[in-house]
Amino acid sequence: MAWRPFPPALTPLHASHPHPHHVPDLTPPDRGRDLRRAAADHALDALHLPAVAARGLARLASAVRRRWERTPRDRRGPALFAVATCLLVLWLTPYGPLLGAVALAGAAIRQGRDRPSDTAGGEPGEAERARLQTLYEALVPHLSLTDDPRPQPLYAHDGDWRRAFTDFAFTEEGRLARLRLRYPPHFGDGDPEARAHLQELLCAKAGRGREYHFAWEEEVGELTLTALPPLPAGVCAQRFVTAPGETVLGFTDLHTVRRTVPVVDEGGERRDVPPVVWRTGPRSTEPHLLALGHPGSGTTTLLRSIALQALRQGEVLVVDGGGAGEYAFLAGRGRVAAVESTPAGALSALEWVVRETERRLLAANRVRQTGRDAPEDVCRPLWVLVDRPSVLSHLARAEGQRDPQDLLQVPLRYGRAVRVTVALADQFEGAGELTGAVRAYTRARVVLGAATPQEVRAVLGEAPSTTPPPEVPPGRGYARLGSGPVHRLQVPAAPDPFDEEAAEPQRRAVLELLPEPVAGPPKAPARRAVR
Ligand SMILES: Nc1ncnc2c1ncn2[C@@H]1O[C@H](COP(=O)(O)OP(=O)(O)OP(=O)(O)O)[C@@H](O)[C@H]1O
Repeated sequence: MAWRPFPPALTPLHASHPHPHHVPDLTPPDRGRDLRRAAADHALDALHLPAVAARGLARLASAVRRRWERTPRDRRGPALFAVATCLLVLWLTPYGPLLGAVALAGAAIRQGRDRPSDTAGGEPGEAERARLQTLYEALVPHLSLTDDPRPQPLYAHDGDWRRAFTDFAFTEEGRLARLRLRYPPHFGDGDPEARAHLQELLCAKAGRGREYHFAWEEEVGELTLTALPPLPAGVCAQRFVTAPGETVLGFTDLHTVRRTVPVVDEGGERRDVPPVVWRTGPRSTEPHLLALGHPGSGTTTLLRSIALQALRQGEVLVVDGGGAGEYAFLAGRGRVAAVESTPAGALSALEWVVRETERRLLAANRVRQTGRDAPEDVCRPLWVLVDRPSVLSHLARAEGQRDPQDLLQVPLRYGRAVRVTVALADQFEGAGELTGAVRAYTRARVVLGAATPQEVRAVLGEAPSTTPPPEVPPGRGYARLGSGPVHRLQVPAAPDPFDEEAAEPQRRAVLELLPEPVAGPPKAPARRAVR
């Protein structure tokens, strides 16, 4: 698509110099006019440097702002302190302020010069202008009115993208990294379908194969698209640095959480990654969790990862409705209360959980009346992990037994106060079998795998503000804690250590996290089909 020239108001200052190949003027010379032109040229030359410096300062300021926004909140204090120390040292050094001012002016002039590929939202190069123009023209049919009464609508076939796009940035490779655009008041930004349609169009034009975040600002009628880097992958189960009562569900975007945790990735490299941390216990507002996904999306792995972290804090009881022995490696280990996979076993294990929750409640109540501290067996966390409860319910019905999910009501309703936490995982197809108590009391939610935005919204209560990944690796999805934001999520790898098809270092990493066996090592189950 042809690039349209700058409108006169935005023509760069230096473009007003006479063209070197202009047609010679044969009319008699007008001395006064020549003098005026020379004076104007000199004035423009004199203004050029300050203009470049001002542009550079603006670019530096916006780079600092972006850096600040990307800095995790827990690092902002130390960063501010370091900057303030540097400024103080500069101030106390002889000629320091002068040298600082000269360095700043130099940096501003360097930044302010026109660059072929601008990544700071200033003057774009020709390729970038062409991309922006293409994007603008693609938006025109969706954001323009056929008989727009306004003399200069924001979006029109002969319109100018500079009025519509208020900020943009490109990557080193020339791909769009960020775009902030204004949309006209008649656009229905409250209509999810209209939003989704516009987002889809922008994704297609900004380049497929990446994920994008969309931020709608209805008050000012602006939309910001940001290309997201891939989530941290290649992190295996390990001892995460967390406080008591905190569980790392997975990793997310740096700008959406307040902290990072140090991890060692598969290559043995140490790095800091932003975690989605789920807090449980008496103060938690989302003390129980439900994860849903399509088959093979990684919900069992998520429960295993939770179990490995929970074992550091307290006792774990597993009810495996899948029945494929994917938790058998936990059997016989210290602090593992039970691993059950039959309906009868599930019923007796969950009956024990009900009695244990009630015992703890009564004990905690008595202790509160006497004013003493609760004993260890009342405040030690107990984790109840239930995989595929829908299968258990189905089997129990078939055998004419009580639905094991009914027994979850007590720990779900009253467990929080006595540190009894329930985490469930199931497939979307089984979601209809989940009881009202499970739906009502699991306020920490996870969706894994290639779920549609409708499926994500049905589970999390809100659609993600990011587009789906082009390819969904196992353990990729979204998490929402209570009424908080929807986070992109990558669950750490935590394979079944008895699964011979899993990578050896990952299996070893899981085994290293297990407590010592209490009565001899558990026997590996017979080789089972890998699902
Ligand atoms: N976070 C992850 N990182 C790496 N690999 C993963 C991750 N999650 C799952 N996988 C791999 O994907 C495969 C399926 O995982 P998992 O058994 O957890 O899925 P699922 O949702 O429970 O499916 P199903 O219900 O069919 O068992 C396994 O081979 C597992 O190792």
